[in-house]
Amino acid sequence: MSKQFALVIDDERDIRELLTLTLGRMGLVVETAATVSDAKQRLAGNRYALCFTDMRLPDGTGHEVIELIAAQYPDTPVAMITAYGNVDAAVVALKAGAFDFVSKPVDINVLRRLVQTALRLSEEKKASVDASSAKLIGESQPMKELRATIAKVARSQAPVYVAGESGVGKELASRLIHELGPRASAAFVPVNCGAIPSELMESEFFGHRKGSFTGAHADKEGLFQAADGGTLFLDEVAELPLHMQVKLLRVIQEKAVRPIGARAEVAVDVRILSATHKNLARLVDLGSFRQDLFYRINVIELRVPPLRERRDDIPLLASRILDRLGREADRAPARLTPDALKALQAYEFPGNVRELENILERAVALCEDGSISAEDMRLIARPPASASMPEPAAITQTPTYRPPSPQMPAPEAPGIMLPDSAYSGDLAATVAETERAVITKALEATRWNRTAAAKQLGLTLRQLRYRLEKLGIE
Ligand SMILES: Nc1ncnc2c1ncn2[C@@H]1O[C@H](COP(=O)(O)OP(=O)(O)OP(=O)(O)O)[C@@H](O)[C@H]1O
Repeated sequence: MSKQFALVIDDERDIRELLTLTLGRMGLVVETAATVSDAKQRLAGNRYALCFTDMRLPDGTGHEVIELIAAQYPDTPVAMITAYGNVDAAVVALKAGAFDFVSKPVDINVLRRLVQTALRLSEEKKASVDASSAKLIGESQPMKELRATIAKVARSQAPVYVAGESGVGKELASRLIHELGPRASAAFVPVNCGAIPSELMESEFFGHRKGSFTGAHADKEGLFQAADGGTLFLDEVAELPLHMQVKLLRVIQEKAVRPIGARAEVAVDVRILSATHKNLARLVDLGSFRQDLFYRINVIELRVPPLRERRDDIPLLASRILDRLGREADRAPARLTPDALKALQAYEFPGNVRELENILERAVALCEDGSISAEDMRLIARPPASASMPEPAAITQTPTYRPPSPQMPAPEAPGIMLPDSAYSGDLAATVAETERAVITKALEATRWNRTAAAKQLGLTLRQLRYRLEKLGIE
């Protein structure tokens, strides 16, 4: 195999020597530069599998180097060496196009992992979105742009925050980011932050040692360890309680977790992707989401547009969904009549693609001879989108790299009414009874369309499903 070169740009000799030694042991041929102008010369004369740059250099900044590499040598991953605990610098570097960052004093294990990931990235051919596009269906302009952005962000290690309404494909987009990146061979671990009881969260995320609390019968690995080398997808991240937000921030910054009851921290190498249908910036203003964590997870923001903004995708999506339903039932796929397709194309889809899936699943069961009519779909008439669902004000029409400034509408408070029954004295039972009454009412009002009921309740479908299961509602 041909030699792989690394470039270390730092004016501190100790750091240059440490990195030269460590990278040399990993089989890399290391060249060094002490200034921006040295670095420019080196970059012009050689092709590097990986670069490290310090933040402050005698004749310029590390950001200049990152920007230069991003513009002229985009296949070369560059990592920023930052001062310990300097979150801002790390975030700025990632935004400028750095692949990752390493804090001083340099932890050799963290460095080794970073190098391994970077080399996998270098060796990989250009991420082929076309090969994977079947998973994120849609040929509309917004979808094409979304896929192109995904291919781009897949090559970075920066945290990505995926914004968009419920059922729009945020998890699917996140999976694609994972699959097209250098972590594809490791795990993609999705976690619904809204579905983990608050008291179990720490143990779920970081694991625990046997005997560390009542019920800890054996050592347990946390989600971070399960995602080691891969990606942790924090779905419904807005649901994280404040105490977990503090802990999470620390783990992201330190790249290490301490399982409950353990003495030492365990290094973890995890890329964080997160999503919520809520307006996270608004929650920061309201004080229920920490600004520092918001800033840290929202380095790159990706917006998945709602289905009503890409109606051209509806026929293709519907056809693929019907094909899948046919395969699953071992029958020829059902088809839409022209009227049915027209009705779908005029529909608002508050529950987006997931709602389309639900509508078609129900229609397949109701239709005759495999032909779906407009009536079979039982679409619920709604007021126009502008009345029921205000458009996100400052969100651009197309998905793109953007600084963190989402201005989505505030989460609507569901119109909850307490049941008539008096408070029985058992708080848990009363809460469950109230929940059951409210959910049942919403389900009845939407003719048991769970997507629409979830929307009405201000829940995601997953959160609703979790509650239905918990309350034993069928
Ligand atoms: N572009 C698409 N092509 C094919 N299937 C899609 C697309 N977008 C969404 N889906 C499907 O729609 C369903 C919902 O997608 P997903 O779970 O990714 O949405 P989400 O935005 O994460 O939802 P939530 O906000 O409820 O967590 C899934 O079954 C997914 O496979």
